Amino acid sequence: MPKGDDSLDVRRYITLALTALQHRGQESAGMAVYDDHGQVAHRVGMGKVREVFQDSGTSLPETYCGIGHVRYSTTGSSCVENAGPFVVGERSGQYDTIALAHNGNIVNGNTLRDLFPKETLRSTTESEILALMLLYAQGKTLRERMIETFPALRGSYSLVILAEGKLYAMRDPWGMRPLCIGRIGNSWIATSESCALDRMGATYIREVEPGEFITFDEDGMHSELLVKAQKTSLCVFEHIYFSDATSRLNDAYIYNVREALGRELAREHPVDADLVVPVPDSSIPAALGYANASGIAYSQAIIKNRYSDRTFIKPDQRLRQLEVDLKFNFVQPKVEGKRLVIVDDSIVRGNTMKRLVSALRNRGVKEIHLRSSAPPLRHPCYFGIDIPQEEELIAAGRTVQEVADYIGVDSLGYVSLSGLGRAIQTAETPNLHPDDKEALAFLNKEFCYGCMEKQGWPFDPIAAANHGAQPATFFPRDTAIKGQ
Ligand SMILES: O=P(O)(O)OC[C@H]1O[C@H](OP(=O)(O)OP(=O)(O)O)[C@H](O)[C@@H]1O
Ligand SMILES: NC(=O)CC[C@H](N)C(=O)O
Ligand code: SF4
Ligand SMILES: [Mg+2]
Repeated sequence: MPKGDDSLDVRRYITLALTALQHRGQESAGMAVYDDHGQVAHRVGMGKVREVFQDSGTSLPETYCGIGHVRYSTTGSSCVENAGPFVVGERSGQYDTIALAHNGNIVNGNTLRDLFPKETLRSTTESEILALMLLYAQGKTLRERMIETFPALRGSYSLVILAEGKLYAMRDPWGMRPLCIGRIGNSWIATSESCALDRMGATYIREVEPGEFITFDEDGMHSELLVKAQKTSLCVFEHIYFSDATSRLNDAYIYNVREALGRELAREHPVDADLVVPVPDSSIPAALGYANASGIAYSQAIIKNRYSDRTFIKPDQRLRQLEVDLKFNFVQPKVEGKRLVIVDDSIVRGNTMKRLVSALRNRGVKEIHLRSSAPPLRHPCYFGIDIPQEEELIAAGRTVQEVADYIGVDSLGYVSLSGLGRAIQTAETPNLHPDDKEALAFLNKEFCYGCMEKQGWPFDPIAAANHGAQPATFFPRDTAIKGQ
């Protein structure tokens, strides 16, 4: 989302950035830009960035500033009406148009939905509700409207917004979803992950702080800390699985964290075996870490079909299972008669493991020792990752041995919570040697890990779901509805 440099074709840069972020959402892609007159033009479509923006966005007007979004649905179904960015207020006249791209999940979205008459809503996402709240809040500037809006919000939101001819970025008070800033020439960029900056040839500057509100205009970047929660709660699953291995979060590179997780796993759950094998893609650095620490040879005995998608972020169970079936192939001599340590970053519904274990058994594997670089996932996520209700979670209500028996492996080991904390802490500061207590305290101070242990949530999401807002704060209802 560059701004301020005429030599850049912003539309092409946004397309590049969205391609780099494709692993965060595969369902739809969209872009919104200012045209010559300061009006917002936008286009969204179902599918991958390559499919939606075959023309690199050049059917949209040339522009100095724009935003883009790839969607992984966590609220509302996977359909074009729910594709971001959301543009609201185009027809209002008395309100500025707002275009908003949202990563996260507003826990009380359904309660806030009641602020708006059904017929005024075009989608079933809370991202649209958020855009409408900003549109109708009473303040004159977007900054004032944000100050009125955010106290009503419970949940995760990393936002980029077009309004008043400017670009804005904001991160929720807990910093649950990532958002960082970069520069290219005289232009500024705010993006979910630094891998998008790399793809654009931009320089990483820093993270947007939790609760920070940033304005980018012709005078540059202006930052303001609007709010700060008692503690930070960055989603630890970003480190484990969600983010790209080349990205950095604060001072830690994701790749290094995953490698350190593999070393922790080797220390906590050693085993005699012939080969260490990753479940591609996301667990590759962890498997390398395990192999290096254990001295067992590393092998890519399981090969991912290069055209297959991420399976976990597919919107329904049938699609997830179909994709797993298409995803893997095997190098027979590396499997047959071998004792394998299979490393995956996480075991959620068990779709991947159930299919993989039976495929490996069919190919004559001797022993399967499964190692997970996430601790057992026993609770749902309400904050933007589709970790479902407990009934669907393979580790919920089962002991580790019961999970091992259920999946059909010879042994199973999960990294501990303290091992997880230590892996991140030592990737950030390599000369630290935190003990278990210090590593747990670090995890608890900096991260959300609520899907692993309920006390890891920043607040109780079930209670927060009912948190409401004063309708009067957001709009004089009659005017707003007429306007829209
Ligand atoms: O237990 P499950 O419900 O199957 O979910 C966990 C699996 O899904 C993810 O991989 P995914 O295929 O999404 O992407 P990847 O190629 O980046 O590893 C994750 O890395 C695990 O392999
Ligand atoms: N992955 C996301 O950030 C999803 C945003 C929003 N909750 C949606 O479902 O569209
Ligand atoms: S509950 Fe788990 S997946 Fe959800 S935000 Fe917290 S750590 Fe991330
Ligand atoms: Mg995987």
